[in-house]
Amino acid sequence: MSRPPDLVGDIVDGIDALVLFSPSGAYYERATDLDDTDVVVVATENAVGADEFVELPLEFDDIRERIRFGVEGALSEGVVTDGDELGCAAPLFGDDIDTVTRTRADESKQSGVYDLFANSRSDPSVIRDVFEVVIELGQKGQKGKPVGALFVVGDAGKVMNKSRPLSYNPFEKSHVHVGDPIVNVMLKEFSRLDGAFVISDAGKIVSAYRYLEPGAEGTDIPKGLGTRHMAAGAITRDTNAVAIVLSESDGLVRAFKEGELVLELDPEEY
Ligand SMILES: Nc1ncnc2c1ncn2[C@@H]1O[C@H](COP(=O)(O)OP(=O)(O)OP(=O)(O)O)[C@@H](O)[C@H]1O
Ligand SMILES: [Mn+2]
Repeated sequence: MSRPPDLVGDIVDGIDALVLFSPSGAYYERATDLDDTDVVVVATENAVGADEFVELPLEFDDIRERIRFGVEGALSEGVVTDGDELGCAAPLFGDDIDTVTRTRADESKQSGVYDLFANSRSDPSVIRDVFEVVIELGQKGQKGKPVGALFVVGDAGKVMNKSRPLSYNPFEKSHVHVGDPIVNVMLKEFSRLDGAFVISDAGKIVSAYRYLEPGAEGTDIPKGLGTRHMAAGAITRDTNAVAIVLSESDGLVRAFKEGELVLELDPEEY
């Protein structure tokens, strides 16, 4: 059997830690037999019982997003250190690990995507459930037509104080939660009309059709985005909510926290 050329082996030469994305048990076992290399597992669940584990709240079908999330998670959880050289091994084309890349854990280059899930007021599963609705809405649109939507998640009392109703609130007396399949159908139906959905820390749908009136001062959103995105960014500066937005014009999903754009993804890749 021939050995891989040094040129390829150089990719992981001298790394401080090996970050495995959704490894099989056998793969993980072999990795932990390596001397001098820390092994970190990143996956939706810790099926291999890894000591150093970072939970993925979403599959992140875009591999760059997935690796970014894993590395930021590993840094935030203190399982790797700023400046560490990391070898990342992940499945790209199939279910088994087939791709190796190298990156450096860099505190100063964090996008904030891990922080969005792990350190928001609301439960990570609530944020994940909202992403799922928004991604599905982005894929299918409303009766095949592109649709926009804005979800403000967490710190709902304060968000309600900084907004006003555009229409009657269909969720006024209901106690329904995002993630419930029937509620997700309702959310998609109501997204035809203007305004934002407000969701509590625990995932309760507090209101639809809210017009947000945050102070936009100091909100720095990328050029070319309009009032929906401006309102989304600004409300997360004024409150401890996060905002998840589907753009009607470019079809992308964006998330804002503390006034900053922290994640941008294309629903078609999911
Ligand atoms: N302050 C606000 N609060 C809630 N919803 C808003 C607010 N401002 C705008 N919207 C919603 O965003 C919709 C689109 O507005 P606009 O085109 O300016 O935003 P945008 O950022 O360009 O979004 P898109 O990319 O979807 O076009 C409006 O029709 C309205 O439903
Ligand atoms: Mn627009």
